[in-house]
Amino acid sequence: MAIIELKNLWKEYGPDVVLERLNASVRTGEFVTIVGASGCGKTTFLKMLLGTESPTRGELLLDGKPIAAEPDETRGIVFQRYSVLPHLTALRNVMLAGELEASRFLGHTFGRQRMALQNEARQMLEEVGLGHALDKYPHELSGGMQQRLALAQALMKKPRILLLDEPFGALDPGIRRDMHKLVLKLWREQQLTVFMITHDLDEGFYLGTRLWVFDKDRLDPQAPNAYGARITYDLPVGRDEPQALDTIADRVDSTARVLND
Ligand SMILES: Nc1ncnc2c1ncn2[C@@H]1O[C@H](COP(=O)(O)OP(=O)(O)OP(=O)(O)O)[C@@H](O)[C@H]1O
Repeated sequence: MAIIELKNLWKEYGPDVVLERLNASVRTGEFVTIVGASGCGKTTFLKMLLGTESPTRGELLLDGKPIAAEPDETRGIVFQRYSVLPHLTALRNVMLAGELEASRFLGHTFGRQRMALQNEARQMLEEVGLGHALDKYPHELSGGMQQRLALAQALMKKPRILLLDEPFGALDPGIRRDMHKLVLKLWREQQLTVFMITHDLDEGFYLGTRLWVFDKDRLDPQAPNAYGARITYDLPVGRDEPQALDTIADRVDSTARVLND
């Protein structure tokens, strides 16, 4: 059964159409990578999956029901930067994610519950390769380590769906490769369904089981926001497809030129 369904989904801000007529169905365990020109609505789509933005038309369904209009523990998110709190250690950052969940009714966690949470947070940090950095503050961590921390934080809530908004965009190539290995390991071990935005088509082809291209199939250069982006390619990937990669890169570049003129 589909975990996520898009049924004639639209998102508009006033007269600006960001996304239009999106239709797709995603099964549990798929790894969907999303590419597209800057400004064509990728983050907006992720925000709708998270629940901080709502569709203006159509439906976005999770397990057949409209996604709640606020984030909950079924979805975890990692942004390109700044997902972690600077004044808390790595361990406290990860515990906090669990605390917010556990203390919904009480406001605090105590005694045994707190110990359990601490152990869980420790394990999660080990899992992402930060077992040696529990007491470090974010400014003491490298960019790659901060993103490992953000992943641990997102996964502490045991989400079924992991949303990644260009999580490795700011990292050096070597560190990126390590992060790719980590995210693939977590995806498999935790049986996650992943939606990941990337500006790097190669990354999209390599990491995903399915690649979506967000692009405007109607584009008025005089009024770039008159029409929204759609899913113009929906491809099974995970293998080398240089020709498709080139065609997509050309399309995305020409839309980017119009949008960013
Ligand atoms: N809250 C908002 N109010 C009005 N317009 C918005 C709002 N949020 C986003 N937009 C507009 O929606 C469009 C899509 O933005 P979005 O951030 O989703 O694009 P994107 O594809 O993720 O871009 P990038 O790759 O640069 O991150 C942009 O034109 C943006 O200005």
